[in-house]
Amino acid sequence: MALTRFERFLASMLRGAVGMLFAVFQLLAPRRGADRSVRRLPPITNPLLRVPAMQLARMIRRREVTSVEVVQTYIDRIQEINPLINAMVKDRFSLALQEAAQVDKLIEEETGGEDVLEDRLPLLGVPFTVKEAFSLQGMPNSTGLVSRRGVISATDAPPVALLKRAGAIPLGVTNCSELCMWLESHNRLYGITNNPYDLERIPGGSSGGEGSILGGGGSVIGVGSDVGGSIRIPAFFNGIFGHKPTSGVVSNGGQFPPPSGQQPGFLCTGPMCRYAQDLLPMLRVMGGANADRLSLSSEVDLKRLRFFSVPHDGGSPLVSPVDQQLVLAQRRVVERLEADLGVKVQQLKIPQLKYSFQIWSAMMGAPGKDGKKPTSFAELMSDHGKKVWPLWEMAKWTVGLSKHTVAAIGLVLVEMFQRAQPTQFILQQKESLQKDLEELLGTDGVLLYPSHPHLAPKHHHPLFTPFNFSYTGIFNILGLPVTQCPLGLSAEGLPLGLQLVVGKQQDRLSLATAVFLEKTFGGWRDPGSIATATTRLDTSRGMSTTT
Ligand SMILES: CCCCCCCC/C=C\CCCCCCCC(N)=O
Repeated sequence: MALTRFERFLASMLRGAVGMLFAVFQLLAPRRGADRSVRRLPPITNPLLRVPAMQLARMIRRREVTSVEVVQTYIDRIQEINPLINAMVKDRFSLALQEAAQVDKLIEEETGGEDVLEDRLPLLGVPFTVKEAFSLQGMPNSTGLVSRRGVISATDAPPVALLKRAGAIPLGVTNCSELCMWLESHNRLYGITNNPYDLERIPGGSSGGEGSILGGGGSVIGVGSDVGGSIRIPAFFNGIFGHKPTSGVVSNGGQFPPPSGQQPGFLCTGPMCRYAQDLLPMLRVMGGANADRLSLSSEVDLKRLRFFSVPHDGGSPLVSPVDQQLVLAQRRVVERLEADLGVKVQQLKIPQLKYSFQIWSAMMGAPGKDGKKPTSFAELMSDHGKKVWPLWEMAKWTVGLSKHTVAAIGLVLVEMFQRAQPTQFILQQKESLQKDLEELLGTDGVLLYPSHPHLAPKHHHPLFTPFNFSYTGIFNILGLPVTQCPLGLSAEGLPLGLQLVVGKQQDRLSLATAVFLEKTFGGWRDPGSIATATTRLDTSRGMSTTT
């Protein structure tokens, strides 16, 4: 659907205003905390850090390596990189080492053989990380709110408990955006998290600590949640895999803030990991009995699937145009699917996608079936019942006295102008998009769609492009499963990627496609070993910095 004259005018006004605001903001904004003279992560040297989780579990069961060795290797890597990325906000290293020693003892004493252990404890001895917004017994659960400082989880969130029951060992919790509602993982409790591929850039949000620690090689599997892209955006910006499952399969229990209104249908908890082959077994564990609905054991024949490619949202004036490098990456995927699988990928335009942001925002604010409105952002932010006054808070922010981030204060302001009910027009767009996509995808369709219009932006940049997350958010409202898949690196050494969208309960199709694309495009890359054009130049002069 072509843009109207008014929309084109609106878009250019918005872009001009955004450019000016960004320049002013750069002068006021907090800087990244880490040593600014260090510009890249050290390369991975221990080969254990390059082994997928399920393979690590097999090696531990077969006593080819001990769980203590694996856990210690990850602890060493986290200690090496965390001062640069600020991704893990609280560790439990000594407990993890004790638990690993118990695992090694259990394996020593097991007489039933490897199969028994694999069946009962598929992730035995493998370390994992958890977004701080989830309860993990003994760990903080503040979701970046200063007023929740000191909240310590007494129990485990259900998906965390299931991973532990499968034998996995938590290493600690990772940073997120304030109240999990922004694209940057920044809050006044833990500070700002950096992207491992470029420390001046954002790791995404809200599960950005997970994205960054995984991308940096400090974790192999992790737990994230997503109500607008919070698994997929960090997975994209940090060059890893992430899966937003079919709604309702993985429990959303034990996370703060709890969803309200219609949000329980939109929020999804899911796996994030460096290797595509780990997504499916993680989902099987995290879904518990509900995972049976997904027929995850059924074989997927990629040659029999129908693939569709949608290059952009049709031109929403609120959203940036898709970066040319991402357009090309998607085209390369189409070429490889056609050449290697012999399928014909159909190019499509889906006009309703242009209203993605309006649909997401209207549905997130809509009352639930009981007629109750969702808990407001202002209420969630209130400090022990003390209301947040956004304009006063903004004034305090400019002089560094607010306990909140500018994004969270801005969201309270925006909320004040939100309608109580979605308009008929937006509801119609949502219904027709739902119907069209469900018919299109059926039980054998895979849709290729950009993950985000930009590559990982510089810190604070999303404040000036706040609607770009609607490329991911729309699929939360539609309840469709989506796998985020890395596709190599851009000219400046930043991760490229793509969303793979499938029909409800057809998660195995996007997971299998991700495994194929990992083989074809190389999957996750060690950010410490990337030589960009400028790095190579500098190295030839005896330097090794990336510019
Ligand atoms: C000061 C600038 C504030 C401008 C606010 C503009 C309104 C944009 C609305 C919502 C942004 C939400 C971003 C959601 C990111 C992912 C959320 C998630 N947990 O999945």
